Amino acid sequence: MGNRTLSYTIEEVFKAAVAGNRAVAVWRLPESEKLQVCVSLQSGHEVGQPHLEQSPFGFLFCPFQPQDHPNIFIKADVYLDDASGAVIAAPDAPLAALEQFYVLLSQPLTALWHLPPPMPPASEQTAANYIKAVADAIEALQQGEMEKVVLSRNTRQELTEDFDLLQAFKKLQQTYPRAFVSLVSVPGLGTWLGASPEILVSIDQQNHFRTVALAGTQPAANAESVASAIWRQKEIEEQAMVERYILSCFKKLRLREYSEVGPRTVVAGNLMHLRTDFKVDLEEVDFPTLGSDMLQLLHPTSAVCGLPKEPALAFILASEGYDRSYYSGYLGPVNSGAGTHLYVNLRCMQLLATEAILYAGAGITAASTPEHEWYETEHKMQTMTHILQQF
Ligand SMILES: C=C(O[C@@H]1C=C(C(=O)O)C=C[C@H]1O)C(=O)O
Repeated sequence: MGNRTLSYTIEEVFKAAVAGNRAVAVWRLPESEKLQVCVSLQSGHEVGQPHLEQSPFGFLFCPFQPQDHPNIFIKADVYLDDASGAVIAAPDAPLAALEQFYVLLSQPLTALWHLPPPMPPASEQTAANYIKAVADAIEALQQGEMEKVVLSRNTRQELTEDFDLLQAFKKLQQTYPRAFVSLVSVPGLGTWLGASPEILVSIDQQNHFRTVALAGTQPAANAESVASAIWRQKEIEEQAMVERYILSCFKKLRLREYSEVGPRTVVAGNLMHLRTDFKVDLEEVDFPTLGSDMLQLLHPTSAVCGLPKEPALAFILASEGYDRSYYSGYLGPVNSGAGTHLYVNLRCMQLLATEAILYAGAGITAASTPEHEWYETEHKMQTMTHILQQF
């Protein structure tokens, strides 16, 4: 059973995966034109703490809290690079399942996407609740219990009759060329679509490890706003905390040879952030497991959780009043031809049968104002609402 020389589209592969009850991931790396899709033909997808170096090619999809939701690995048993349209099967792909998949690929299908198990009724998330949680956080921060905590919320939006998931993916990819754009659909777990601005761990073909400290948010009105961006002390300190946290992880691993560039102002959709880039040459430092070791230490970073990590996490779990699920977890290809590129699952939404759940958070410090943080989450949700409005 070799690779099929017939040419297929991303839509055909995605639909065959959903119709065949298979887990599937579609992605596009930042500044790239190339859409990629992989389908797992395994019977289960749950994995423990990822060991990136030993992993076959596939796509990781991990939650904010691995105690509450499983880490998922979508092994690339079937892979399609849309430049050639050729479907490539992994040499160890299960044969019977592969044959069934090829049968589905050749049929016209109307499959939509995998749905999550029935969920408890949505907890009411009002502006007042969020603002109250932020006000409580500010009080705790002013009393010195923490330095920073990231509080998030979600909101539901009806999908219109003509909503088309793969069209939405294409619109995302065209609208946000600098984002990591992804669509993940797993049987029994659900479907997520996102355009993330934030690398968590990446290891490229030259064996260069990268991560970033991303924080501080303001609207980006136009191209000039980057050059003339002015950041308040609050945002500068907030981003510096994320930077310090990354440095403390390097220190734990006794790694001293890294390059650090920034902070610089970067644009993510309708927003600007402050970003510092860290890079390590893995061959030069002879540290082959740095990717996995940093992944374990970094997640959840102070960009999505807070500082110090433990009290911030406890505060989030006690006061957000909803389950973040895979929002602010991480996701991306592992050991693909282009390397390993894991991003924080931000600017994302979960697809239910007739509605979408959108997620966004904001970093709170002692200098925050609750209403301002609410508007920040509104702005962050626009990455997705802008796409939904086009249907
Ligand atoms: C938490 C989110 O974004 C994170 C929080 C930021 C902030 O607080 O300024 C900025 C970028 C991200 O690291 C989100 O998009 O939901």
